Amino acid sequence: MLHRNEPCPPAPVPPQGRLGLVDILIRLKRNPLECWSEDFFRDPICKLRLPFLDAFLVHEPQAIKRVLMDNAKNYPKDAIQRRILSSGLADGLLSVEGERWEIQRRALAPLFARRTVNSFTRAMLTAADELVVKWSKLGATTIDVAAEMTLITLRVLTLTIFSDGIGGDLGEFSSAMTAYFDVVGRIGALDLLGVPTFVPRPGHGRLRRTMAYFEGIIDRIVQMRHERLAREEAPDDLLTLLLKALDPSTGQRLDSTEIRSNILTFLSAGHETTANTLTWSFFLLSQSPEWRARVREEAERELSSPDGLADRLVVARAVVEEALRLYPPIAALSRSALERDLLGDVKVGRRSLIVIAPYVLHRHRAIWDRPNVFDPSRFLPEARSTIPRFTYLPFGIGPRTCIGSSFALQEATIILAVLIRNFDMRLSADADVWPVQRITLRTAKGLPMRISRRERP
Ligand code: HEM
Repeated sequence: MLHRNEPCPPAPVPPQGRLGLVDILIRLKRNPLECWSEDFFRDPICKLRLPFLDAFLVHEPQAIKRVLMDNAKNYPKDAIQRRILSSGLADGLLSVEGERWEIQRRALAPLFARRTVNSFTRAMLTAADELVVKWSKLGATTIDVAAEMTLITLRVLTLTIFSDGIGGDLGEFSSAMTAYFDVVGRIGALDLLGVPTFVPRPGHGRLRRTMAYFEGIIDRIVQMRHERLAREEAPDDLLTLLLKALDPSTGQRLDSTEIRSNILTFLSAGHETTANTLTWSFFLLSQSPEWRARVREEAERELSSPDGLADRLVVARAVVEEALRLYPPIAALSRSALERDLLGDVKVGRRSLIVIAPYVLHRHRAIWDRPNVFDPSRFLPEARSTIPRFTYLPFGIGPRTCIGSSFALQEATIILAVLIRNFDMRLSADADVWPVQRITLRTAKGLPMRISRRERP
């Protein structure tokens, strides 16, 4: 049902007709979200002819099931994704294919099992409480909530994955990561024209220094941990599990390059994505006094004990899931067809590019009621179970689904509840909030908010 006057959070207005190649290239550089035409949000499968290949935008649940699940072996990650992931992450779980992927996934699965993730509740609360102390000292002031969220998600990783710390300054590390995403995240003419990935892309010279910085940090972390393992005094965190991880089928361990790539993968995949989810959640709540009050009331009631906390924060979690619907941090997934296939009655040729964009799927007119409206009640427990499969994919689906999804959801839910309970957070009067996609979907100019400590009952 359409309700007049319901405000919609900011998003580019889709162009009515199809864009020409030059227009696509300009928009890809400026903000890939501006490329999605109106028909993509309306039609199940759209075909696009690019200079050297056909692209299919697939937003029909059964076709998505075929690409990402039933026939997933026919649809490995495509050259653009591989190029983006190749700088340092090439041998990590996010990027490898075939047998190496199977071995790594089996070995790494226990690191993110539900019980392990539950055991991180206290670490996540600690990180949130530290931020409460830090913000309380500031008095009533305006801060960039987006920057603060990138720091806290990094802090959570240091408390859970690398409990010895990352051996460097968190702020410096966080800026290096943002710069890294900014360069590798741009999709340009060379990508769309199918120019091989060994041809360097603009700006990639700058990446070398950033990669050397990351490698230095990671090598230090691993060396320190090997020393502690040898002395049998290593902490029981994800890094210890990673260094000891064995594939249960073959008994194989990860080699040192795979370990390094996976550390960088966890740091990058688990950092900006969750930070952006939190940033959008705070923005959306700033626009909705009703949901702010509901999150706060629940937080007052439930935060007194950590046991099973994430499962009890159902309102905070619904807000996080609705933020992930409207602003999915991974806005588009892409694959390449190895062999010909049929998606419904649409013929897909070899080497076709398949794009499944959670950003489009989550706002698809044929799937969602009031698709552009912020309404977390869609994700309250009773309603959530009625959402059809393959229509809500912030974490992907099928064999390559996000290994860190429970970790991320739990972390974002707890941090949101703790901060809303303790602070009044109002959008700054001069804030200019706009979504932009740079590998992850973030706010273009941070999120300036006026915060002040709440008098708690
Ligand atoms: C809100 C936060 C997050 C979002 C939205 C997100 C989203 C995604 C998506 C969409 C994929 C699938 C990509 C594809 O199919 O092409 C993925 C894969 C992955 N994610 Fe996440 N992620 C998040 C948090 C995390 C965290 C916290 C970690 C680890 C600490 C993580 C590690 C990974 C890894 C290793 C993969 C590759 C899995 C595989 O290919 O087997 N992610 N993520």
